[in-house]
Amino acid sequence: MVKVIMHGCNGKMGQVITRMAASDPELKIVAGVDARAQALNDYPVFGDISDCDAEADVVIDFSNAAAVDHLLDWCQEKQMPVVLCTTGLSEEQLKKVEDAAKRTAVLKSANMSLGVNLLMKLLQDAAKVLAPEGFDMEIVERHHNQKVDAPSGTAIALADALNGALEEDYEYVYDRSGQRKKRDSHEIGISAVRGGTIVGEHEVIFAGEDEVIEFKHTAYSKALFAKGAVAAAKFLAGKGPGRYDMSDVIQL
Ligand SMILES: NC(=O)C1=CN([C@@H]2O[C@H](COP(=O)(O)OP(=O)(O)OC[C@H]3O[C@@H](n4cnc5c(N)ncnc54)[C@H](O)[C@@H]3O)[C@@H](O)[C@H]2O)C=CC1
Ligand SMILES: O=C(O)C1=N[C@H](C(=O)O)C[C@H](O)C1
Repeated sequence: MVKVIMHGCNGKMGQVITRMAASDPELKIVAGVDARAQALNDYPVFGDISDCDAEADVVIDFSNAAAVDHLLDWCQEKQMPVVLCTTGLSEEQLKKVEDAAKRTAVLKSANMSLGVNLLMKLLQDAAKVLAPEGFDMEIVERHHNQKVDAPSGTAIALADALNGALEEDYEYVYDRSGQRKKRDSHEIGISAVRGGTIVGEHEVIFAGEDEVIEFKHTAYSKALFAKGAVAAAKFLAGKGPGRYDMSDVIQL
């Protein structure tokens, strides 16, 4: 039985995972942490991770970028493995993730779904063929109107996957409104759409001369992220210090 602290337990993802865990005999949420006090759960909830005295094997985090520094400090100090799913982290915070992984197990992934993690692999093959042939690469992501970070962590991870497969470095361009010049060939455009209850869509467009190839992932519910996070928590429990990602959990 894997014992979990759910960080951000009263949020949208925290509640989907709470419901999923209730019918999983291999995993139990022993405590939750949330800045918002709400009696939603049948486990104890703390306002701050420092007050949490539950005995646990792993933390699952779906909270807010502003909460991540404190969480990483606590996980390092307790040598508590952490599945870090919160997006919108700054460069400084990304460095802190690497530092924390020297003292405890950290699995960070902007998208816990099988589909997006497979897509990253497929895109690398496509980019290796298409970018040297002059195809322009653009990413469009769409999310619900409650999302606070833009572009999505997944869009950045997809761009990083493209960049990582290519010989030369590509610059990310988020906004062309202030520009009066043609697109540079060595850029990856990233655009964000926000509206309604869209769970999450990511489109990667390779636009060449007289032909366009598009890859698209659509999430129809948040359950697919929860399923990935639960699998990641089971994988990470008991692991030593190190930096892990979903490719360690999912066979691709
Ligand atoms: N990696 C992935 O597959 C996915 C990542 N996400 C990311 O997860 C994060 C949360 O998403 P949602 O659940 O939709 O957001 P949400 O806003 O519904 O929930 C976040 C929860 O965190 C709580 N929180 C804020 N500050 C806190 C603190 N200092 N300590 C503890 N709890 C705190 C809030 O009170 C709230 O209940 C976002 O960054 C989102 O982008 C969301 C879905 C999938
Ligand atoms: O905030 C969300 O909802 C999501 N956030 C993640 C991201 O920023 O990539 C993953 C998913 O698309 C849903």
